[in-house]
Amino acid sequence: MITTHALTKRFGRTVAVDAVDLRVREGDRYGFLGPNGSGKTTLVRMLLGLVYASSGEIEVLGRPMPRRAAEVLPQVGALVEGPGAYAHLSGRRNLVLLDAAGGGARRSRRARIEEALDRVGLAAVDQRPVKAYSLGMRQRLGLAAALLGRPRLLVLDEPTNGLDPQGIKEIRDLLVELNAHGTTVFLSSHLLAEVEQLCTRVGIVDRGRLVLEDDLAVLREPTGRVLVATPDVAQAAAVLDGRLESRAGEALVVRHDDPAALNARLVAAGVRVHAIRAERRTLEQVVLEVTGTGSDRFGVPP
Ligand SMILES: Nc1ncnc2c1ncn2[C@@H]1O[C@H](COP(=O)(O)OP(=O)(O)OP(=O)(O)O)[C@@H](O)[C@H]1O
Repeated sequence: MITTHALTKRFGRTVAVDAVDLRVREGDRYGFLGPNGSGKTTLVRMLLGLVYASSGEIEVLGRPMPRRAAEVLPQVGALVEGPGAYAHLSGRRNLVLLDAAGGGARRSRRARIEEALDRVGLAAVDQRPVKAYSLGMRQRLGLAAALLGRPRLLVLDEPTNGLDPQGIKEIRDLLVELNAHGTTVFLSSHLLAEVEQLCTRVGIVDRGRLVLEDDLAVLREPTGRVLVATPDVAQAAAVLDGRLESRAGEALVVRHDDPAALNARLVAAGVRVHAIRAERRTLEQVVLEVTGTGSDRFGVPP
């Protein structure tokens, strides 16, 4: 759906995007994750033909961008940095103008607009002008605009900016639902938790470079260690016979890849097991490993 090769953008001496090879497949919910200033917005703008690359190649929906933008963009819904809207007009009126500009069939326009407003939770919105909207409402309106053409691909730059936790959850549910019906979702975010909860694939960008790209399921595969909680620590250590990696109070870390078998062995030896599970890395740990810097550079959700 999206492929880039050695994609680079320089602003004077600043290399905002540095030789990025991106691969977004059909059906992905792809999280492009990086701290503020790491080049996410610049990359998203290049994908959409809003900014020219300094060098490198881009394909969106199998076609080179920006050369084939006229064919590609009608199939892409985009929400980039602060949705633009005419502030003195209502949300509906804005969508009418956008839909007309996008060449949507006139007869079905009203239905299309009501469906888009409904999807983003703005169905009950009245005639108030957009300038009276909260930031969250504007963000939803931007998303409704992105959905008007029933796109195959959604490209969203920080789509939950300005939304409260309930609003964030609604947008997440909506994106999962659209994805289940075949829409590929590419979103940029500086929020670890947002990407971890929503995405199936993640690209981590640090100072313009893509430092890791993989499926979340792969990144979160069991580490080969099992976490055990037991009050019978000494007894457990004897049974575990050199496999005990560390302990803190009643929490043990054991080198083992089968929690069920380990549990059976401990219980058979009379060790009480209060909890047991395979260890998996969190996305935060993955980010720490590949960026080598504190995850405090990444935002935490409100
Ligand atoms: N038009 C521009 N002129 C000069 N420098 C720019 C321009 N746009 C972006 N930059 C620089 O490029 C780098 C990447 O910026 P970009 O906005 O793409 O990052 P970002 O990850 O989207 O951050 P944020 O989430 O804060 O928007 C920054 O150092 C920024 O200052």
